[in-house]
Amino acid sequence: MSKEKGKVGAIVLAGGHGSRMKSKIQKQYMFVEGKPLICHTLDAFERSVADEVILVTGMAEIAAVRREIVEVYGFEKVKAVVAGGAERYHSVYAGLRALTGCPWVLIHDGARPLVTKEIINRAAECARLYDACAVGMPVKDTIKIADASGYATETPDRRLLWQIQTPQAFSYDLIRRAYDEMMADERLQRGITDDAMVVESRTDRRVRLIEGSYENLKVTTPEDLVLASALLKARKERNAADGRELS
Ligand SMILES: Nc1ccn([C@@H]2O[C@H](COP(=O)(O)OP(=O)(O)OP(=O)(O)O)[C@@H](O)[C@H]2O)c(=O)n1
Ligand SMILES: C[C@](O)(CO)[C@H](O)COP(=O)(O)O
Repeated sequence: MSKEKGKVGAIVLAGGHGSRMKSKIQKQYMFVEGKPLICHTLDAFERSVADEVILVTGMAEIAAVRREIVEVYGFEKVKAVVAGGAERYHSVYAGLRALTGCPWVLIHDGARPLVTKEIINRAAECARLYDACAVGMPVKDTIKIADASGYATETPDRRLLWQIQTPQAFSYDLIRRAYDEMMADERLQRGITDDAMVVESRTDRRVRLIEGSYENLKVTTPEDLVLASALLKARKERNAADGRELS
């Protein structure tokens, strides 16, 4: 089969500690709209073009996640639950090493439960066209660069600024090569906050940006949980009124 038509793998990250959420239960396992937050995320991947999913969690949670998330909620596309690492990029790398036979890969924060199958499918399509793609939205606020003392030093042109989300989608060979190079040298890992940055810094490929949705927020701090619950509820009600399935 040609690479263009080959399988799409997804790495869903749920290996973080959620320190900014300041809760006893890790945010990805907190109940939101009737089920653990991570289940909303996995639901979208089950309905999407992704052929298989590698779920990355903390080492200590692997058995419970297999039993209480994958089996109980019947996620058929989840092919493996693997242990992540200390930083997000360690977890992505664990996912990349576990994924085989997929020339295309989607990388997604489990903590973005409002992702839809449409966004996932568009990201995968974009990767097939451009090899590297990140979902985001144009920023709505004015952004300032500040110095260490808290004084504004610059106001970048807002028309050029995007807030970046996930999924981010890539040719497997490209992202794997970029990660292999970065993981071989700790100095190259400093300041890495997304996967597009790894491609930008380690290859000469450009990352194509496409619009996701302002709803596709990352649940990071307690107020995000309130917003995510309200948005998931509203979506459920909208879909029920339209007689549609969730997207
Ligand atoms: N070592 C890590 C760190 C993060 N993540 C995952 O990457 C996503 C984005 O990270 P973030 O929201 O910042 O999660 P946490 O690292 O859990 O949060 P915090 O930074 O507040 O501790 C989340 O789905 C998180 O579970 C991961 O798999 N492994
Ligand atoms: C990848 C990401 O979601 C893009 O916005 C984000 O950078 C991850 O954030 P983290 O807090 O550094 O894990």
